[in-house]
Amino acid sequence: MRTGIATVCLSGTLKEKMQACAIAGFDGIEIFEPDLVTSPLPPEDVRKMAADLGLTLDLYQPFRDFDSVSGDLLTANLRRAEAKFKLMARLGMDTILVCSNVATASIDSDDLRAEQLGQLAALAGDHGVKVAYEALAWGKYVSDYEHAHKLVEAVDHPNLGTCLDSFHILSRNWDTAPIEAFSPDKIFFVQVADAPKLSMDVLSWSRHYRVFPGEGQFDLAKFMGHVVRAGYSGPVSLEIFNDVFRQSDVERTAVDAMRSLIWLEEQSAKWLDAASDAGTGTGAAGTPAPGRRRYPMELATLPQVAEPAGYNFAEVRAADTQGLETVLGQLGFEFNGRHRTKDVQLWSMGHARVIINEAAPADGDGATGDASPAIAALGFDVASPVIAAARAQQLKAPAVPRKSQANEEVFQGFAAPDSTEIFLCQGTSDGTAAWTSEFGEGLENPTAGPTAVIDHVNLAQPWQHFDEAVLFYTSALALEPQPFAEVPSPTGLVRSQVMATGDRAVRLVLNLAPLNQQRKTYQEHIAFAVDDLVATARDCRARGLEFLQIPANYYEDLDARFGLAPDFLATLQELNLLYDRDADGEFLHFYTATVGSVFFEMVERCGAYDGYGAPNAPVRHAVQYDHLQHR
Ligand SMILES: O=C(O)c1ccc(O)c(O)c1
Ligand SMILES: [Mg+2]
Repeated sequence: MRTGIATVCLSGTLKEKMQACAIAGFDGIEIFEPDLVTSPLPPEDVRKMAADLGLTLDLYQPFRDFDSVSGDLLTANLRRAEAKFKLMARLGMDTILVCSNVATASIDSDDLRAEQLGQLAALAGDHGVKVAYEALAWGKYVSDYEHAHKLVEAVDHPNLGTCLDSFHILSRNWDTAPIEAFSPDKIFFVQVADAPKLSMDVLSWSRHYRVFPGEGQFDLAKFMGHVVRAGYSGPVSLEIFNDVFRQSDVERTAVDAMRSLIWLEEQSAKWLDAASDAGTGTGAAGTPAPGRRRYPMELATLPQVAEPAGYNFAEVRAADTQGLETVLGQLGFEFNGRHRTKDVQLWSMGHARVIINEAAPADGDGATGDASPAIAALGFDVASPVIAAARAQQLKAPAVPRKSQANEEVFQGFAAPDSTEIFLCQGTSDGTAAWTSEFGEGLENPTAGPTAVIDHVNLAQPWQHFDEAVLFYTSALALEPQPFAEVPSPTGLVRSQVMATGDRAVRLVLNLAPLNQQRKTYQEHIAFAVDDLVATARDCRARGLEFLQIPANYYEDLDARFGLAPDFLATLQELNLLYDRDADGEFLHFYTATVGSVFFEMVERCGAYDGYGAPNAPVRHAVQYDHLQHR
């Protein structure tokens, strides 16, 4: 698959954008006209720079408001087009995107449109230019890609074809199957964009909320499957208008973009395989099984991984470990000793393992950038750490070296977008971990919570890396994004995105947290699941644990909502427990006070309850905020 990206996706000057695209590994780019117009570089220099960087210049865009106009305007539009065709010759470009008229269309006639597009195609032919006509979802008369393609067919000129843009098609819920019937010679260009499903006018949605494939909710694998089956083999190019990407670090965004295409390529091949297995297609892409037909567009595959089987460990880093040690002990964790060569401690409760890393973080490392306790790493049980690491590497995840001595288990690791280190561990069927023997005297039999596990981990995401993180965990770790929620807090709405495995053995919650202005830290937490939360809470209290104090108003509201038995309600209040219930079951949980930027949660899931006590989250945020104010 030939990869491309429009310069409008990125921040910086045209030169910076082009360099970042080359570094990220793109084959080619679309030049967004304002990027050229505002550039000090003469077109000839842009052409040379692209050649030097190994980038093809695939599409000049956009040419607006051409069709459906009166005669005077048509003359002016053809003159404007010819100027652009001449410019493209200097750039060494041969394809221009013409989008359906939004602003100046005044005559709604397909015959007239075909006539005018025919004149444009003839002029383009004289200049050796191909015109790719794209239906904007908000085009005045042409807003449907099939309509645009009918016009292209009616004109029937070798210099006029269709540009398919997944956003304009999927935002309007148009069926993508008819693409398969398009002649591949008439598909001149393909743009891909994902988006969250929002209800707003489609222009605002398109101009501000597009995201890279895998970061939104469109079925892009199906869209691409139909494109591939049509026989298209040109560039698949990202065109993402997004307010955040346009102001983020250009090289980093370009890598995020590239990852999205690598992932989409794989997903498209999988869609084709599944569709052909289901008998709805004629073959598969990528490396086809014997006898299966190849398509003109070859789709590369990635090392295949199943979703992780569970958390192997969570690692918290702190220069001063005292506070952490105290809380873990009070929660019922056992200290299992120090590592024989590294400055780390192991604490465990049942199968929940927490490593305390005594190495102070490098300046600017981690979510906090300071030496107070912070979640530094997560270990996941995977079937094959090597295969999973190879996949992550091919998805451009930065590898993190982990020093180890002979006879020690080597973890393959890579850095998540928020710089949390992700380690791939060899899982065992009984939930134990071989590496624990590298600590102290080895594991004593835990007395507390023998069945405890890590239930979920909640990581605060810097706002500019949130979408990137969703794609990262989706593509590299095979977690599935769940519908996101928004939780009110005193410092703003907290966007909360659960990433989980199908069996919920791994639940990772990404919070787009407003930065606390006073303490300049994000709060993150690790939650442990136990069988009997009330008994656990009593034990923790007996050991002196400082609970997050829940206001009495909360319990009054709880009673109003659920009509709980008075004894039970009194127990909840006495122990600062939070409660939730839905059609699937019940949820009890409590939080500890915060140490550095980390706190802990204990949960009990009853029945098939699958949530996180979301209705209680605003209470937690408000109490934690209050605490910080008065600390
Ligand atoms: O928002 C726009 O105007 C616009 C322009 C060109 C495109 O290819 C597109 O998809 C949208
Ligand atoms: Mg487009």
